[in-house]
Amino acid sequence: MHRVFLVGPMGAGKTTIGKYLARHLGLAFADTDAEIEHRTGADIPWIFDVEGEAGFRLREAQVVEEMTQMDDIVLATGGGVVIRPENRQALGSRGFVIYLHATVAEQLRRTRRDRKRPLLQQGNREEVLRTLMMTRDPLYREIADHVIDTDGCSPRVVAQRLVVALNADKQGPATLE
Ligand SMILES: Nc1ncnc2c1ncn2[C@@H]1O[C@H](COP(=O)(O)OP(=O)(O)O)[C@@H](O)[C@H]1O
Ligand SMILES: O=C(O)C1=C[C@@H](OP(=O)(O)O)[C@@H](O)[C@H](O)C1
Ligand SMILES: [Mg+2]
Repeated sequence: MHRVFLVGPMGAGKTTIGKYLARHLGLAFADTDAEIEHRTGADIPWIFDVEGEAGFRLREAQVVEEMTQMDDIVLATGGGVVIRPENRQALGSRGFVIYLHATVAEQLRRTRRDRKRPLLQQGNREEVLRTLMMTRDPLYREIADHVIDTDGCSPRVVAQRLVVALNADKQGPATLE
């Protein structure tokens, strides 16, 4: 049984790299944000507008509780998934957690034209990303089995390096089996 969970900040490439990684590993791919949208029948900006961030986090926790129990899957999460202790507990104890890291400068470049991430639609985006990174980076590291820097690497290269790291890491195959 294989479970790989991708965590990290907005623009780290969790959704993009997750698809490549799943294909390389021959696993299914899922994304908590896509699942939340599917279940709600509305997109994330709508959920934030109508229910606030609190409503979104409640939906996210429900999806995490269920999806971290699925087998043979690469699961991409949203950047704020680590805020809730119960999410960290579920992710950290049920699968192999990869922290996809990107610097704030790189996150800014990759999310420049984005209109779908409510937290980046107001105020100074760089300031928002910097503050989120400060509070969340220790939480990503707390549950990560492996950390990889994505700056300057294409999604395909990051995914290939992850496959190598998972195979080389003594913890990897054991945890993945
Ligand atoms: N390693 C990378 N190099 C360059 N661009 C990337 C990389 N990973 C993701 N991107 C781009 O950055 C944007 C955000 O990627 P996404 O996968 O949605 O990140 P996340 O799910 O972590 O927020 C997308 O436009 C994607 O094509
Ligand atoms: O960092 C966050 O709090 C969020 C990240 C987003 O996902 P990505 O990290 O995939 O962009 C999405 O879950 C929502 O907009 C909130
Ligand atoms: Mg994503």
